[in-house]
Amino acid sequence: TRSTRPQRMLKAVQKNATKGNPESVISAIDYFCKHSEWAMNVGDEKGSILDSVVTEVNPSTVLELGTYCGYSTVRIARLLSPGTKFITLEFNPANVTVARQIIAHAGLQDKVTVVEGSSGDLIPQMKERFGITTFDFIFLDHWKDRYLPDIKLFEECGLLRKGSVLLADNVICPGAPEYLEYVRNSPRYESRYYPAHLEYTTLEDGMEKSVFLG
Ligand SMILES: O=c1[nH]cnc2c(O)cc(-c3ccc(F)cc3)cc12
Ligand SMILES: [Mg+2]
Repeated sequence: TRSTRPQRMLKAVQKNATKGNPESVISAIDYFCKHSEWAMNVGDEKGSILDSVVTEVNPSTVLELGTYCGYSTVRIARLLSPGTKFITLEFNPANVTVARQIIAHAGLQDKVTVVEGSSGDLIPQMKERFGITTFDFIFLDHWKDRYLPDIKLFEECGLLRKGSVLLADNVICPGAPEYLEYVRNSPRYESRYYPAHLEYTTLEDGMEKSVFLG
């Protein structure tokens, strides 16, 4: 039967990237998406914004919503200090299988835990299952309609502390208008928009960085 796009992406990584070299895995995926098949990785332009925010925050605890094939997982994990607790959630089991192999090809399998399930089910389990108190950095890159309910879930579950940073992909394309309205109008967040483009295209997109004020 026909392979899937994530499976073809994995093959491209295994063929073109050097094992244990995260930069080569990132480059191989970007090359595949630019020259073979578009895929919804955060990409190199928005990926650089992600890199700069992760570096600035230098988090001890990280949560990613939406692993997909592990591209942003590799981008984040390669920047983390030893001992950082990094969890990534993915709803689609086939994506989990591909992501784990791409993360392993980068040699970063010991830096991150890939958990299969829905964010709505798993976020309330973070404290008990993973010994998390609060998250220093959260990357929202799953499904636009879950951004708002999930940020409210973080608040309700006491998973944010003064200074926690949330970075959301795709706030323009596909768009998360209700999330933007919430974080930009809530007195509990300081929000800033980073203009960019939809990965591997010239279409407008951007990322919203929101700091929880407690
Ligand atoms: O569903 C998405 N989850 C996470 N990130 C995404 C992402 O970066 C882009 C898109 C996307 C954007 C335009 C389009 F025509 C088709 C899909 C979807 C997701
Ligand atoms: Mg995205």
